[in-house]
Amino acid sequence: EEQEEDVLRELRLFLRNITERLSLDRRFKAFTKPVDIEEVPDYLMVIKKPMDLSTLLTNIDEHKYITIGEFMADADLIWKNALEYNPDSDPMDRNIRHRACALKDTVRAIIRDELDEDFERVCEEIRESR
Ligand SMILES: CC(=O)c1nc(NC(=O)[C@H]2CNCCN2)sc1-c1cc(O)cc(O)c1
Repeated sequence: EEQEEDVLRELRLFLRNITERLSLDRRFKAFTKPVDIEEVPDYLMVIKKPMDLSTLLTNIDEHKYITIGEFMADADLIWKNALEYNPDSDPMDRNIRHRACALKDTVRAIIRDELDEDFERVCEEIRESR
């Protein structure tokens, strides 16, 4: 009902705010757009579920996420994919891995500091009711 739509609208605003703040952070530039297959032609052979910050925003606008947990699962794909695709001692690999770990920690710190657990519980009740 209307109250549920109010809650989900507030969730989308919260998720857009997080995603836009991450997109502005220069450390995460490599994660802002889908990986360019011309640049890394073997990427889709290694990474089965690509994800990036612009795709997160599109998903939010398409009402894909009803809980924080669903958003986190896709946000986690970004840094997990980067660790998987960059396992070597190559300086480029190490650089991307550092940024991936920074992304992981930054998302978790924002959620811990800024998400009200009662709000998340209401979102999970809406998810269970559908
Ligand atoms: C996002 C990501 O995981 C990524 N990984 C890369 N790794 C490499 O190039 C390593 C792989 N091992 C051998 C030495 N090269 S480049 C790259 C990337 C960075 C961008 O700014 C845009 C983009 O589309 C992709």
